[in-house]
Amino acid sequence: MITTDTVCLNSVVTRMKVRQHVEIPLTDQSIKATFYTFDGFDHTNEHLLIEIRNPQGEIPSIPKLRIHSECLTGDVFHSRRCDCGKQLKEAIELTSKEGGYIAYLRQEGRGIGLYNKLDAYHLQDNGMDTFEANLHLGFAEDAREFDMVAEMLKAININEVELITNNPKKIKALQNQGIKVVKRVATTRFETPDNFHYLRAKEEKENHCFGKLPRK
Ligand SMILES: Nc1nc2c(ncn2[C@@H]2O[C@H](COP(=O)(O)OP(=O)(O)OP(=O)(O)O)[C@@H](O)[C@H]2O)c(=O)[nH]1
Ligand SMILES: [Zn+2]
Repeated sequence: MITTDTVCLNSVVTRMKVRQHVEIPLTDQSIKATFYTFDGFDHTNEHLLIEIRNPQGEIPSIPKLRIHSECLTGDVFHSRRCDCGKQLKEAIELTSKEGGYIAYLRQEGRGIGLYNKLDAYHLQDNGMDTFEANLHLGFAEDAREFDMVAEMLKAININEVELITNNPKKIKALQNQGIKVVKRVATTRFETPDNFHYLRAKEEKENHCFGKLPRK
């Protein structure tokens, strides 16, 4: 059984509560992760910082960081409509080799929630792209925030990272909040016939840097 500890790490950010949980073995017994959960932000969602040590049991002075927004359909049920599940697996594998963190943000569906994401999928099945569908539903194209990641990192004394992403907004958000992004590490573009249009929209509208996709 997983028990939870309630060690209060520090009070660098006073409006935020930080709790460190006991170590939890992930999919492979050799990968052990320490879960920090954070609440007390302006919104009610509880965000996670998952610390994954390298085989030597260390976190390097400049750790890898993946900022991953929740995707129930992709992360848990391995949906082929997006690339989230595979990117999460890749991030766990990379951090377990080199040592680092996954910031797992509870902002499902790019911040609009699961119910609305499913509505957006319906609109996409009828011809809109992922961003047009959000706008049609009355939301921003991308309703996520990333500033809290900087606060979470500072709370455990991390000020420099190598960021695993293709999304330039994440780099800017961290840098604007005083976290130095020493290097960007690309995430793999896990293309399937079902996510081709989704990936293309990310590249064309949000400048995700994974090179030009072939036209269908
Ligand atoms: N609203 C909406 N959200 C989606 C859709 N498909 C995936 N998502 C959500 O998008 C988020 C992942 O964002 P992405 O745009 O795929 O990638 P990213 O995190 O910005 O960029 P990378 O760091 O390069 O992976 C998760 O919260 C998913 O639940 C969609 O069609 N509509
Ligand atoms: Zn997804």
